[in-house]
Amino acid sequence: MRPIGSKYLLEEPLGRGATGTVWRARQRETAGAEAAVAGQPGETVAIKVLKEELANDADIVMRFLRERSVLLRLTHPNIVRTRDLVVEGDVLALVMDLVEGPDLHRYIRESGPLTPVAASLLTAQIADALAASHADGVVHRDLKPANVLLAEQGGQMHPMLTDFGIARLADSPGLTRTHEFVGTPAYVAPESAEGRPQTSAVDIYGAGILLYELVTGRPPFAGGTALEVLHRHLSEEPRRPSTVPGPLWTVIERCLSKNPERRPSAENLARGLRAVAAGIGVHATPAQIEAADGVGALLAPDPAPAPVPETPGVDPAGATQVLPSTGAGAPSHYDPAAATSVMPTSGPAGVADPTAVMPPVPAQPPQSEDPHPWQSQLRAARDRNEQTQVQYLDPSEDPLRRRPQRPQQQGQQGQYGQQGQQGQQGQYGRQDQPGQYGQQPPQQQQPPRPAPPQQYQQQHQPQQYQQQHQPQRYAPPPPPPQQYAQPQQPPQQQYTPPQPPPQAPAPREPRPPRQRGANPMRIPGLGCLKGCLFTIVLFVVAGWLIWELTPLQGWIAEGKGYWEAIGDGISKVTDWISTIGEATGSGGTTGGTGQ
Ligand SMILES: Nc1ncnc2c1ncn2[C@@H]1O[C@H](COP(=O)(O)OP(=O)(O)OP(=O)(O)O)[C@@H](O)[C@H]1O
Repeated sequence: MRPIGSKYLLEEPLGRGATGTVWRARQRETAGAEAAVAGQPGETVAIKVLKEELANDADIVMRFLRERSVLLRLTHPNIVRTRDLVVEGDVLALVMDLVEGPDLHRYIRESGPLTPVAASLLTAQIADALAASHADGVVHRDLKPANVLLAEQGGQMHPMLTDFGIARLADSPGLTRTHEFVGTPAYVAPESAEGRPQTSAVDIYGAGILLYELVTGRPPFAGGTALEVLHRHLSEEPRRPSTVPGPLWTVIERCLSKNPERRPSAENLARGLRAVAAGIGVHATPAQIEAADGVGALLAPDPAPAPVPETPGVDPAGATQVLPSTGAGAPSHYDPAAATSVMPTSGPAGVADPTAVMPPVPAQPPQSEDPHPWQSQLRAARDRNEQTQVQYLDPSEDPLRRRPQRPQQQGQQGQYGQQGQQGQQGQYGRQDQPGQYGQQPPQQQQPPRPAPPQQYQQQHQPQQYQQQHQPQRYAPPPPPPQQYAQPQQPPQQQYTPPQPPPQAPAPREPRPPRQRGANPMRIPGLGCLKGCLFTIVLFVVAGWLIWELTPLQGWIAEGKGYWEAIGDGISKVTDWISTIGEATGSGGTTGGTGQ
C-alpha cells in the first residue's frame, strides 16, 4: 500500500487510462477544509493518479490547481463526486467516490448493445448530469462510454459521469508537445477537430455518439487512423441502422449535427430522450407515441451554451494569463481544442490543417529571474493540503501504524492553512535557493527533522519542475563546494595504501577478499538450535565415558539392581581401601623387623 498525500493509501489499481491510473484507496484520516468531502478514516475511495507526464508539466499543475474549485463543486446524482485533490511533489491525484461497477464501455463490450428504451433512459441521465455541469459553466469535453461508470442501485444501472476537467488538463500545450493527439477521436466534435471555438455543444455531440454506440455496439465513425476518424466526423453524415426507431434516430441526428447551434441543450436532450423512451416502449400509449414522433420539437438548442474557456496561451509555463509578470507577448488565441487536433500535418484533403490552429510553441520558456509564479501557487496549495506531513513518512513503514510526526513549526496557528503555509515557506525558503538542489548532500539538510528520506527531498522540491521548465535558471550550477566533493569519492579509497603525496597515485592494490561472517543471514532460532546440538553432543560423550570407565557394563551383565550394584560398589571400594591399609601396615612392620 502506498500513501498518497497524508490522508490516503492506495490499495489496488482499478484501471488505467490515457491520463492516469485509477486506484481503489482508503482514507487514513479526515481530509482538511480544502476537500469537498472530509471523509472518515477507513472509508474506501477511488483515486485517479495522473500520469507523471502530466504531473511534471508546470502548465498542467497550474491548471489542476485553478480548476480545484470547479472540480470540487460539481455535485449531481449522475456525476462521480470529486472529493479532494492531492498535490504532492510530482504527484497529482483526484480523490473520488468509489463506484462499484463497470464502466459503460466495458459493459457494452461484454453484454452487447442496449435496447433503444434502455439506451434512451440511460443517456437521459447522462444528459441530466451535463445539464447540471453546463449550468455551472463546466464542459466535460471527453464524453465517452469509458467515462460513464455504472453503479448498481436497487437492481438498476445508475450511470455516473466521471473525468470532468481531465480533458482540460490533458490538452495542455505542454502535453501536446509530446503527443500527437490528445482526446478520443471517435467522440470528438467537428468543431473540436477543426480547432474552432467550442461550447457545451461538444458534450451534446459526444452524447449523440454515445447513444448511437449504446444501441448499435459501435460508434458511427470509425477508421484506421485518428485522422481518418476526424475526417469522417467533419464530412460524413451518420447512417441510420435498421434497429434504431425513428424518434430515437431524430434525437441522434440532432445531437450529431455538424453545426453545434443545431444541437439541443442538455436539458432538452434529457427531456426528448425520456419522451422517446416512453413512446417506443411496448406499453406506450397513443399519446406517448405521438409525443415521441414529435420529439424534434423538444430538442431546442441552448440559447446560451457554456463556452469552453481558452487555454491560457502556449507558454509552457502557463504563466501568460495567470500572472501579469510574464504575460506579455503571448498568443491571444489558443484554442484548447487544438490539442485534440494536433495531428500529423499530412491530413487528407478536407480536414482543416490542425497545425494551423496551433500557435508556434516557443522553443524556450520566457526568461525570468523571479521565482516562477506557479511555484508559489503550488506551494500554497500544498500548504493548504497539509501535504507537508507526507514528506516525513518513511514509505517502508506501515503508514497505518506509524502516523507521520508533524515537525514543530514556528508560529503554529490554530488554522492549518496558516500553519502549513508558514512552516512550508520557511522550508521552501531554504530550499528554493538556486544551486542547492540535488547538490547538497543529505547530511547537510536541516538536521532536526524526523529522518526525511532523501528521495522525498529530491522529489518534492518545486525546483524539480523548474529544472524541467525553466532550465535557464539552473543552467550554470555553482561549482561544487569542497565539503561535498569528498563524500562522492568511492569508498574504496580508504583502503588504498598511503602514497607519497606529490606522486601520481599508484595502481590500487587488489583488495583482499571481503571477510564475511560464516552466517551472513540471520536465521531466527539458529542460536537455540546450536545450543541444543551442543547439549546433545555433551550428553553422548558423557554417556560414552561413563559406559567405558565405570563398572556399569559389568553390573548390567550381572543383572543387578541399582541399589544392589551401589552397595556392591561401596563394599568393593571399602575392601580395596582396607586391603591397601593392611598392605601398608604389614610393609612397615616388615621393614622395622628387618632393622
Ligand atoms: N470513481 C471510480 N470508481 C471506480 N472505478 C473507477 C472510478 N473512476 C474510474 N474507474 C475505473 O478506472 C478505469 C480507468 O479510468 P480512467 O478514467 O483512467 O480511464 P479512461 O476513461 O478509459 O481513460 P481516460 O483517462 O483516457 O479517459 C476505468 O475503467 C474505470 O472503470
